[in-house]
Amino acid sequence: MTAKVLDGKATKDAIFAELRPRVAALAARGVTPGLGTVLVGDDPGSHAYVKMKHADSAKIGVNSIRRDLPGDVTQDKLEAVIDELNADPACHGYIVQLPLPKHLDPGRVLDRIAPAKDADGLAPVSLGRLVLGEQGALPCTPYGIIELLRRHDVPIAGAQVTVIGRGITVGRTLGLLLTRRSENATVTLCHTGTRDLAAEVRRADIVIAAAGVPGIITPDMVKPGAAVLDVGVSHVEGKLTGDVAPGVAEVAGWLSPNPGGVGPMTRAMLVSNVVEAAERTVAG
Ligand SMILES: Nc1nc2c(c(=O)[nH]1)N[C@@H](CN(C=O)c1ccc(C(=O)N[C@@H](CCC(=O)O)C(=O)O)cc1)CN2
Repeated sequence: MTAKVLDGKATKDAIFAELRPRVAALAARGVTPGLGTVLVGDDPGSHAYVKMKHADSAKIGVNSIRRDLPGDVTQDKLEAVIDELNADPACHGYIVQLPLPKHLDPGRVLDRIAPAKDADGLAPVSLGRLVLGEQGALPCTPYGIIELLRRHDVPIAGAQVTVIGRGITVGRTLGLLLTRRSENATVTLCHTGTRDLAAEVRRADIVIAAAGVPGIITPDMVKPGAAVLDVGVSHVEGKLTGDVAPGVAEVAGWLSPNPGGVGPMTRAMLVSNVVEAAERTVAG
């Protein structure tokens, strides 16, 4: 078997094609959606991600508001920037790029984001809404994973899904999304305390690998025909390396490349969240 490719770049382009008329409809009402980013320090990966987010926004006519702060910024100064974006009517949604330097408290920062402007869906109010099944911005990577599966007709309802990684940006929130009534999947969330990872992966119809351990998912662990999504990001000898080992494409039914799979989908859903936030400001 050679797996079908879950192409995140092409799917992002399809989502952007759907967003463009919505942005035009907003423009007709005098509104240009604005995406804000708050970036602290000089981590090259974070800089690259933020740059890509603004390049994506420009492609569909979303304005960029960038706040780049030095790595030694104080908690108070960072929170003042959050307050400024909360008050800025041109900024419909914004994100604080994670991770933050160690001396800063990410919980306090996320808690300060106005819920209506939480474009990442990672602030406590948004996470609470997700748990309660209420409307709100969805975290971009899990949201992107579900869109990638849905748009490639990978069956989700009733599927056995094994998620590896319990971080808030991917694994834990993905578990919440997939177990909603609208998705109806059965989820096993694996982590460093999981006794037999191979067994948990072997029985899965869908495997989401977000461990950040290069090549942790090997071909012998994958059920033939399963969908395997590689979300892991590691750098081996300077090269981006995912969690999925070579040879899995020969066993899986679907496979997301890395790069080019879930990463672009994360960016697509961020822009989508911002357009939706802008639409909410003119609704009613
Ligand atoms: N505030 C947030 N911080 C972080 C998030 C997040 O969702 N919100 N997720 C990750 C990083 N991330 C978004 O910020 C992200 C990661 C990767 C990509 C991406 O498109 N990757 C490309 C490859 C790029 C490369 O070559 O390095 C791909 O997969 O094709 C986008 C966004 C942690 N922080």
